[in-house]
Amino acid sequence: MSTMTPAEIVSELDKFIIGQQKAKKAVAVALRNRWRRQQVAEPLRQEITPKNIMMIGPTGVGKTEIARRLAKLADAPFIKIEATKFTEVGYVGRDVDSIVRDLVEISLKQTRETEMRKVRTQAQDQAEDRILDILLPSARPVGFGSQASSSESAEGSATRQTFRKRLREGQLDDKEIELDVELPQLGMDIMGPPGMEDMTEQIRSMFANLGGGKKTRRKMKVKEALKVLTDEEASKMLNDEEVKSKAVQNVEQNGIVFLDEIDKIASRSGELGGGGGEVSRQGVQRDLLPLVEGTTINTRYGMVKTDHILFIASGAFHLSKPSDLIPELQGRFPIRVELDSLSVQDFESILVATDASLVKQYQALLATESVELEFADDGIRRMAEIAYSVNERTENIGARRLYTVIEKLLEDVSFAAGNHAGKVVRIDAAYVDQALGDIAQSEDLSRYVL
Ligand SMILES: Nc1ncnc2c1ncn2[C@@H]1O[C@H](COP(=O)(O)OP(=O)(O)OP(=O)(O)O)[C@@H](O)[C@H]1O
Repeated sequence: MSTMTPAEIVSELDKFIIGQQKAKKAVAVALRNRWRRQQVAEPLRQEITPKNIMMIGPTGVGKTEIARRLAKLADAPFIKIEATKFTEVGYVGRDVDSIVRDLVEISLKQTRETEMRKVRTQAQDQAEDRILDILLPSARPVGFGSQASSSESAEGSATRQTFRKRLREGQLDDKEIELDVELPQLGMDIMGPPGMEDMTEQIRSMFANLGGGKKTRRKMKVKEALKVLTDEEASKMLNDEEVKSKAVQNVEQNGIVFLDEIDKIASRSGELGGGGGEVSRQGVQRDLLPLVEGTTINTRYGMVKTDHILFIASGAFHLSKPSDLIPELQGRFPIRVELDSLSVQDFESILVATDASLVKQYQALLATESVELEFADDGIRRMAEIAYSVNERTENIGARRLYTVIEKLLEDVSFAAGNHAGKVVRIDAAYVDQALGDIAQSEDLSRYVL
């Protein structure tokens, strides 16, 4: 569990998200409250439920990004779900409980990776041993029941030492060897009939147990073999039951569910009740309520209590208001934060100032082909202005517009990077105007191209 203070959390989020201080503060407090709750003694601890958050703001201004980065900081299992998914016409089958089931799957993968990292060094040693056994069948270390004489074994172990050194130095990387590797587990998903999720889960777990543990002989280079065998050895060292129970616990104590488009399942202001859509939207709210209030869901890995999962709902609320949600659900999202629309200046910062900004990404990509991209300040400004004005004139998709703008701008350089190798490509306002000016001027063109 993260022990960061709210100020530390906000400063971490600042590295990736421009502005939106109110939302950052709200999620930072929510995360800190989880830690605080853990410090409270039982039975009071059980009584403290998360203060779920509702983020209100237009599309593409960083709502999902804030939640996702928060989850990453806290190493928390995270899932994003569109609430409208459950209202789609003809949508039968997967119920809202599947949100929790999917979250547990995500948590399992995450927990497994964390646990694998812990045993990695030990697993690497074992993998090396297995490769040395293949490379030097006669120099196997003297083990239980071995008949080798002591002089033979001394000689063998010296050779083994030499080979181990060469292996570690990468000298044997390209040598081909043949080895037995475990077949991966069957990766199929089983769709069950609607309303029979529990039975489907049982069938899935029956199949999940098939196929594992079988071996097949494969040829590969030592370098790849080391990787495959390290994974195999690491996974042998893990206790599956322990991993499962940790994964479930992680969901219960740390899980974050991001419910997007919550506004679209609210009643539309002004719409007279009784329509089919209305019924279905209210139905989804009623279905979601127990999850948010706290219930127990049966999953493949055991029962999961949702009481302490943090829910972050998000929506633009253009056509409806939070007060159009059913009262019980409103009460479960007591923290409301509004996110601001992004300005030209924000766009400029998003392009250059974040840790993994778009500009840095493109510079790194093209540097691999010895092309140096240099962005002048006026070039950045012009890109931001174009993105902003296209958003205003066509559809406002927020910072997502920057992706299409920069992609189009660098289309030619990206395509012919080979011709620019060793050169500096300077992107200034004139360059941007020349590449994008015509498109940005024409509403029709920008609709299709940007
Ligand atoms: N304030 C911001 N700072 C940095 N990057 C941002 C910001 N706002 C948006 N972005 C970038 O734009 C993209 C879209 O943002 P995000 O997914 O957070 O949108 P959203 O507000 O959740 O909208 P929607 O509700 O439509 O999903 C992301 O890749 C994100 O990195």
